[in-house]
Amino acid sequence: MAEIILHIDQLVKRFGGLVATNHADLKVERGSIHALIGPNGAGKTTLIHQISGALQPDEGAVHFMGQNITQVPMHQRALRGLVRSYQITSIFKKLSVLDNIALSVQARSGSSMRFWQAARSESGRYAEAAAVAERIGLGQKLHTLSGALSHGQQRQLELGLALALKPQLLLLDEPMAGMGPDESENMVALLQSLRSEVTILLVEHDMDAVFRLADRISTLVFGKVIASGTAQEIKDNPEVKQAYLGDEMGVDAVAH
Ligand SMILES: Nc1ncnc2c1ncn2[C@@H]1O[C@H](COP(=O)(O)OP(=O)(O)OP(=O)(O)O)[C@@H](O)[C@H]1O
Repeated sequence: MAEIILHIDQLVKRFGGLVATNHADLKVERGSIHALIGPNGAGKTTLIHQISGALQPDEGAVHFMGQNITQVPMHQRALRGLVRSYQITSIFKKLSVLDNIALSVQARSGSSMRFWQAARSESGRYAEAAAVAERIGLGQKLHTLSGALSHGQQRQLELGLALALKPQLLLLDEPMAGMGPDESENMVALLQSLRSEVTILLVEHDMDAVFRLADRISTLVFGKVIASGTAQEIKDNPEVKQAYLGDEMGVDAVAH
């Protein structure tokens, strides 16, 4: 069995009387694309927040690469390689694509503090940023102002900002949101191309994209993971079907 890079162990998060995360268990294997699905309000975002460190759980533990990181603050999780896309830097619209990515490279290396190395590190940083831009399909847009990019390209850039942090595990919350069919197709291809480099935990409502991308899918219902398995296992699972009945995002809609 592959290494478990992320282990969510009996996590509980309450908002007043509402149990948004209810003894959730989840294991993500290194090298996989793992999707987290569930009906609206199931608690997907709340769970992602607890994994990234934006929210503290009331009970349970988050283990990352064999270490209990439940008390580790968000920025330190990112430095350890657990990166939520868009968590550290959001796009600076008035800066170029290259400058945006270079800032993210700098955030990882902390080179702003090492000003005596500035001249040398600057060229390295920009070379690395250009390589990331190429990687995300924006190699022809290095000097374009980020605000002038299309919506889909801005989402690609957001992904680039996360990749520049050299993550081991990338958390993506609805990367296809607001995209047209062509842009979604590009993003699916981009995520496919990343599978050999980084483990991905993905929350996504676009079931077609989920079924095409995910090696494993976990289904969250009322804050609890009710099933984990391959796309086919999830499509065939009666509890999952039941949970989606009446939901317009129903797995049945794409299962046939
Ligand atoms: N800060 C908060 N305070 C109170 N209740 C919250 C808070 N954040 C989320 N909730 C509630 O927790 C539940 C889970 O919400 P969450 O946003 O995690 O679900 P989700 O699965 O991501 O939903 P969606 O698919 O619609 O984005 C919902 O009932 C929501 O109203």
